[in-house]
Amino acid sequence: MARGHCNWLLTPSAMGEVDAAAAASGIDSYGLMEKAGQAVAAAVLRLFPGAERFVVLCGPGNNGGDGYVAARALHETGAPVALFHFGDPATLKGDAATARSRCPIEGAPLDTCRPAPGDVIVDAIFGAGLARAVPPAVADIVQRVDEAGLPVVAVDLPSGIDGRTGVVMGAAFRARHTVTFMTRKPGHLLLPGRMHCGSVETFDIGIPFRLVEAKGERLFVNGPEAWDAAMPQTDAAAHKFRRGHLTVFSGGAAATGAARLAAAAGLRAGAGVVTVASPKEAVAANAAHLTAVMLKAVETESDLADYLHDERRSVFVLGPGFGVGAKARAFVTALAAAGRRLVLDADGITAFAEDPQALFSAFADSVPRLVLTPHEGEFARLFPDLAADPALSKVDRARQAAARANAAVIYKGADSVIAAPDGRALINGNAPPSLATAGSGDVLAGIVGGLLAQGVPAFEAAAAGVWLHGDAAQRAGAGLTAETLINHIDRWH
Ligand SMILES: NC(=O)C1=CN([C@@H]2O[C@H](COP(=O)(O)OP(=O)(O)OC[C@H]3O[C@@H](n4cnc5c(N)ncnc54)[C@H](O)[C@@H]3O)[C@@H](O)[C@H]2O)[C@@H](O)CC1
Ligand SMILES: [K+]
Repeated sequence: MARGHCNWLLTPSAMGEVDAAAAASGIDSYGLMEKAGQAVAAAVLRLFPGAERFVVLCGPGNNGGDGYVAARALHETGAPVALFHFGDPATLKGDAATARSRCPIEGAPLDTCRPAPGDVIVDAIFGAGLARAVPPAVADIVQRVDEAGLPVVAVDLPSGIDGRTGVVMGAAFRARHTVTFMTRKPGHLLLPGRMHCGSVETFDIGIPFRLVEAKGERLFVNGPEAWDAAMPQTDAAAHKFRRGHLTVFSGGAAATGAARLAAAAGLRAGAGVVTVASPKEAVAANAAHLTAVMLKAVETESDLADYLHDERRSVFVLGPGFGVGAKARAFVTALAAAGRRLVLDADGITAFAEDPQALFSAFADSVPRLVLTPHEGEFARLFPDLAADPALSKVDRARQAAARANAAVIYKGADSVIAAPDGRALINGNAPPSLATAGSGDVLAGIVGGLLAQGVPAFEAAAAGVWLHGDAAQRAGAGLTAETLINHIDRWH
């Protein structure tokens, strides 16, 4: 794999187009299948040298073709191999038919397969071409292999996982390892697909990368390649206001902690100045806990108008602990009208559930300066039609939401998707499960605010924020709390 390409993602249909383009350019398509199957055999032997039997399950398309190559390659090493086919192998076409004709092992129908202890399963039933829920015979073998607890190595994708959406189509193998080709597919990262893949290996079968790039869909795994160039450069002499001013709105006296978490995270992420803007009744509670972060009473819309007279107060986080209601809507509208940049999180999102269009209109007419950070429930409040459409993947949903809101959208979860109004999208993969803890979302909103304050554009700030959040969580370890998470946020560069 060429350097810098390992974060590329292609949907199965785009990969199919790449395949076709490779064949059209004169590349021998059977040669690609041969390399794919050989790579699978090599992975299986490397991971399970002590297997008593390799059980190769072959489907009716080219995924099955890879399986026939792998079965032959395993057999040629002298290993015991059993082969089972789904569908009538006599109806195989093209490269898959060639692969079968070169495989010396007599296969048997899938429903006669009886997995036994010591078996290692090679799953080559369906890959990129899975088009609907798996048939009963496949659901049945998935269940039997699962119950027997046997290790599975999946070819391209675990059969039953939709490579575009990550959705389980009826039933799907839980692989220990998956060997895919050229690039990963969204279903390797999106849940629940990711949980079915085990470790994922991307093998270069020799398609020139320019053909992959030509079919690229502006979809990548989130990582520094996606946003490094937009990040602030460290300059020890930089005046603190040049590193930007972030303001985080606090909730009332009983709900101040969330804003302080966001503020502290924004400071760690490199904002020059951070202020908590607090209702009067909560000033004392906030004052008791803030040191490096400044504090200012901002109670009413008129207070906010006064506060906005200082143009340096350019970036805001509104939502954590703020409360859902007319005040949130009025503040957001005022910030939008004043040309400010905003991370809208939690209660700030829910406040617009009755009239999302009011939010979208307020930020419609500019370079994106809104970052929305919905989890699944909040996403459904702002974008009910997108959330309810079963044909859309999480990437599709985030992209359409970003375009509608003219915002960078962080559609949160263990598989957070970050999308821009212009169609760029990233799937995040570095968040450990420990990150699902109280206050974690407040910290994320603060990091993104801190990056916006330093002049990072909305999409890059959102993407870098999600990645730095996951990175901090990895270093904070299993018992992390929102407070310890903040202490592990690294300034970039
Ligand atoms: N560049 C690449 O990525 C390459 C891909 N290859 C392999 O080719 C695969 C894609 O091949 P195909 O497009 O033939 O797709 P698949 O082999 O994944 O499946 C397609 C076949 O399954 C049938 N099918 C789909 N869903 C079904 C369901 N629910 N129940 C019953 N039948 C169903 C279809 O009618 C078709 O016959 C990849 O996953 C990969 O393993 C390799 O051969 C090498 C080159
Ligand atoms: K498969």
